[in-house]
Amino acid sequence: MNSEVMDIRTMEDDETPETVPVPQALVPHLSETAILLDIDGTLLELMPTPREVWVPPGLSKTLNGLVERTSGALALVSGRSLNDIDLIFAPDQFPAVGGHGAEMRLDADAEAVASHAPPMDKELKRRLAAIAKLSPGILLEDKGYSLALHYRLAPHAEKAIYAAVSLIRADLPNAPIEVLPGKFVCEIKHSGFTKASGVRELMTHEPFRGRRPLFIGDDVTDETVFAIMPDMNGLAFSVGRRARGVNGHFDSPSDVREFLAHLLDGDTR
Ligand SMILES: O=P(O)(O)OC[C@H]1O[C@H](O[C@H]2O[C@H](CO)[C@@H](O)[C@H](O)[C@H]2O)[C@H](O)[C@@H](O)[C@@H]1O
Ligand SMILES: [Mg+2]
Repeated sequence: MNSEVMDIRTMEDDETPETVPVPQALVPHLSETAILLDIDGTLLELMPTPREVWVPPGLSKTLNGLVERTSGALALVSGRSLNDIDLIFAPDQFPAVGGHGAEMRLDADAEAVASHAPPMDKELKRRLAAIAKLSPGILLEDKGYSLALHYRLAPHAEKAIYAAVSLIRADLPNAPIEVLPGKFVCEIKHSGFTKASGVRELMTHEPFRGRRPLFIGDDVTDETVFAIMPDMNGLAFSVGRRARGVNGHFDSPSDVREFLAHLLDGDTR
């Protein structure tokens, strides 16, 4: 084991954080582990707009190494669409749960998409999209099955956006939709799926089935996955803040990347 393994703080005590050498607990078990990783704010630094994210040097090598060492049991678990995920990580294509559980792909074969949510009702999407006109700087992200209103460049518009979404929802009390708040983003999605439902489904398929999941995420939507990790004897880590029910947390995406590189370096099997 590498003696310089990275320490992360546990959630036990806010005031006097205990440090734990994470690889000591995990490295010997990569052959039994499924590595599940959120993207924005976890693997990659947050940027002013969704298109500006970039994959830092070395991450592709680390992820591909972990794919090999886990016999393929590494997946990205993201709010982004599968299409977007592939553009960001091109030419790599990893197994992935996309759109907060709306889509799932088990392997790099594009034909192997195991599930896909139905498209959002056109009229509903049209009404929601019109909210972007409330202020310059509000960006629309259309994922087909859901719509995200980004206001990182127009933070003053937050209340107006949520109020407008509420009015539309009040007109459609029976529509199977829900509002998912994220980091400077308000996403309106089908209520029938979550990141947790996607991860549960993923974990029933080879090569994930029977492995111990290790999930790292940073946002509200990731809390659904933190909550189900104990059911699978899994491990949960948050990024940037202490989240409820996690085993530990990282300060930043660069710490996560360093941890993953150490996992690979330290694995001897
Ligand atoms: O589940 P994730 O992989 O973390 O994806 C969550 C959302 O990430 C993207 O938006 C966020 O990141 C952008 C780039 O850093 C940032 O500009 C934006 O403010 C963030 O909300 C993505 O655009 C969304 O579709 C994802 O749901
Ligand atoms: Mg995230």
